[in-house]
Amino acid sequence: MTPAARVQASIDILNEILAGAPVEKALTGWARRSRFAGSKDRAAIRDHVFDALRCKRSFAARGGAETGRGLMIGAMRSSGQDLAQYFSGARYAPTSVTDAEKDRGFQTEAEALDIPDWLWPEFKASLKDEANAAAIALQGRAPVHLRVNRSRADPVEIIQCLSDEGIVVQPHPACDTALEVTAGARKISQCNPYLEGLIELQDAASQAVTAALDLQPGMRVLDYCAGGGGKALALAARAEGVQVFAHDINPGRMADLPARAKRARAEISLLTSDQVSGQAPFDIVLVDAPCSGSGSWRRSPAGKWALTPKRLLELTRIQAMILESVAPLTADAGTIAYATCSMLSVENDAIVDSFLQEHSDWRSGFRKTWLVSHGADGFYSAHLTRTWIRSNNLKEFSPLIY
Ligand SMILES: C[S@@+](CC[C@H](N)C(=O)[O-])C[C@H]1O[C@@H](n2cnc3c(N)ncnc32)[C@H](O)[C@@H]1O
Repeated sequence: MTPAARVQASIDILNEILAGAPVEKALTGWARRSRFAGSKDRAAIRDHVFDALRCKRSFAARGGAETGRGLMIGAMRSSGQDLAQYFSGARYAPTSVTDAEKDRGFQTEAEALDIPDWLWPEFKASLKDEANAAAIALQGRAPVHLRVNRSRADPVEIIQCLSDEGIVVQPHPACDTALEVTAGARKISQCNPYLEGLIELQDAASQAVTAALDLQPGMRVLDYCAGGGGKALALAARAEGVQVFAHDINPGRMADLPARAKRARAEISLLTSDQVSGQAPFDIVLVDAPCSGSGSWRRSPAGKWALTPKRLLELTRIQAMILESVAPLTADAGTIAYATCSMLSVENDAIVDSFLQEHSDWRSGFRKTWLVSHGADGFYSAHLTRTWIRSNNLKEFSPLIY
């Protein structure tokens, strides 16, 4: 396909998405109908579509309309490309740009930064001096990060093995298991270290959330919102003699976890909601809570535009409710590690502070926000520890002496 034909294909796919089709469905549907397209065409079109979705507001302003065509005109103008080269009217290319398709400029700061107007005050209040940098980071592509399975591999050796297969990586400062891929990312799923379970695709900040936990042999650790199990696998790879359990309210989300654990040679026990309390207490309960995903909107840009004030409020209620339900599962002097892939205070410190206000027998220690403008996804984590231990009579409580 010519570069211009790829732009036309992106316009068609974006129109489907703007009409309500899920992003992946629109992309795979187009690929199925377009057998002539090669893998490079599909990758280039995917990049166009995701770039346009990340910058939907600003591209629409610069392209004169919130349509597939408007977004692609805005994309070309924003990156300083020669519009006539793509919008040429040649066979399979989009028709020439008309005088009506003007760059109308930005009306608000939020529009220029691709954040919904209603969210911008909350975003600024949460991120303060970093708000603009974080919004700009969310307009760009996410880096590709790998986690080295340190129970089986050494990062220095992995860097060499990957290099032998044409994949260039460098250590990431977020934690000692994290590598950033700088070339050859598309080869990862077929390379030997990946097939042998020595590396996993995982964002560096997501790795740092589990790396911040003080795991000791003999501990029982529950990943309560395990989803695909990325964090459960990272926990299992970190310390020998730690028993890792995984639970999700939607067990279907953990469907791939047994195969991933087998590949990593990790032992993870899957628990249904009915089984969790029977296995309690746990020394650490990791709550990687459902959230707005504001820290990972580069990867899932549709989420940025789908979020509403009502949904954000609903999410904060779910987060608070999940913290309530895991407190009784945690051992005396055990830890709840609350985490979100969000940078919004309402989903982070506000949830933790409100839990602490309601539960005088808990206190918080470690708290950290990873910002998307610092080279990984945006993340938050806080460790909550019970400060009272139950005596033999479960109704009596006695303070833990520090
Ligand atoms: C942010 S995702 C987890 C991602 C996962 N930890 C990872 O690293 O790949 C949140 C998960 O929480 C689950 N969830 C939502 N409400 C829940 C609840 N009340 N109890 C347990 N899990 C819940 C969702 O099904 C979803 O899989």
